[in-house]
Amino acid sequence: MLPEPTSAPAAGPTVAPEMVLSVEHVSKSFGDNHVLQDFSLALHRGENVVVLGKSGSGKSVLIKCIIGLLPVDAGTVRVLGQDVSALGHSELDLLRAKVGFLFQSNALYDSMTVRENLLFPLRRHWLAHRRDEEDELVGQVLEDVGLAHTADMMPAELSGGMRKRIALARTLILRPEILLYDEPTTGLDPVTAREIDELIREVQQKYNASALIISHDMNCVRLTADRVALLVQGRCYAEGTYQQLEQRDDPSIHEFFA
Ligand SMILES: Nc1ncnc2c1ncn2[C@@H]1O[C@H](COP(=O)(O)OP(=O)(O)OP(=O)(O)O)[C@@H](O)[C@H]1O
Repeated sequence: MLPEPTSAPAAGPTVAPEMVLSVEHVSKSFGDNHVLQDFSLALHRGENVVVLGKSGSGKSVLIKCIIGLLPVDAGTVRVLGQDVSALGHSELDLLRAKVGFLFQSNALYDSMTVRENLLFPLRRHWLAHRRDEEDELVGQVLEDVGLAHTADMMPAELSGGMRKRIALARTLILRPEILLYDEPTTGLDPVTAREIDELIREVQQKYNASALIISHDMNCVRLTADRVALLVQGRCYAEGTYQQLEQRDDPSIHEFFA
């Protein structure tokens, strides 16, 4: 007979979570406007990180540096192991296919049906599929965002929340490893905003995707973030879970949670 264990079994070797995106000591200025100053942040596989900052603090600039739309003045941005500033045009294009970007505006093509909008990224990246495969992909992403019946509708027939879902579906069709959300709940009523927050969580689980979310909607932060990074005066001023930061006495942190 085996002896009863007397203590908890020794823990196995801890495996560090895989980093999918890192911003390392990045600075970015426009003339005398020093927007990012030695800013650092890491995103791990399967994790949702919200960057919280006041209006004009540099959140959009940060996202643009991450996807290579703006060159950094100093520091390094690594996405899926690649140094973004070292990539040429076509390599950057390939990398962007693995990084879904949900714009604040949703940017749907009004003259195309939902189905055509969803197929656009496949065509843009020259990913050819048979008609039945396309139907399956479209059906799958529409189901994932809870809008299975909308393939033949025009964007003008959709509500703001539905447009946001379709924009997300269009990003998901490429099965991105990382999602970048730019103010995903801005302009939505509180109920619809909450549905989008829940959808962000569902996508995280279903696609095992990592997400960097920029927001100043505290409900969105609370509902979607595994970790929050505070962008203050160009730096990552503080990091932690929503609850950890909420309990800090520091006035610069507290003002976000007041
Ligand atoms: N291309 C540019 N040229 C010059 N200045 C810029 C440029 N892009 C952004 N800025 C400046 O960088 C600063 C940060 O802007 P950014 O749009 O990143 O703020 P934000 O945190 O996203 O704000 P909001 O929450 O209001 O969208 C602002 O002072 C803005 O004027």
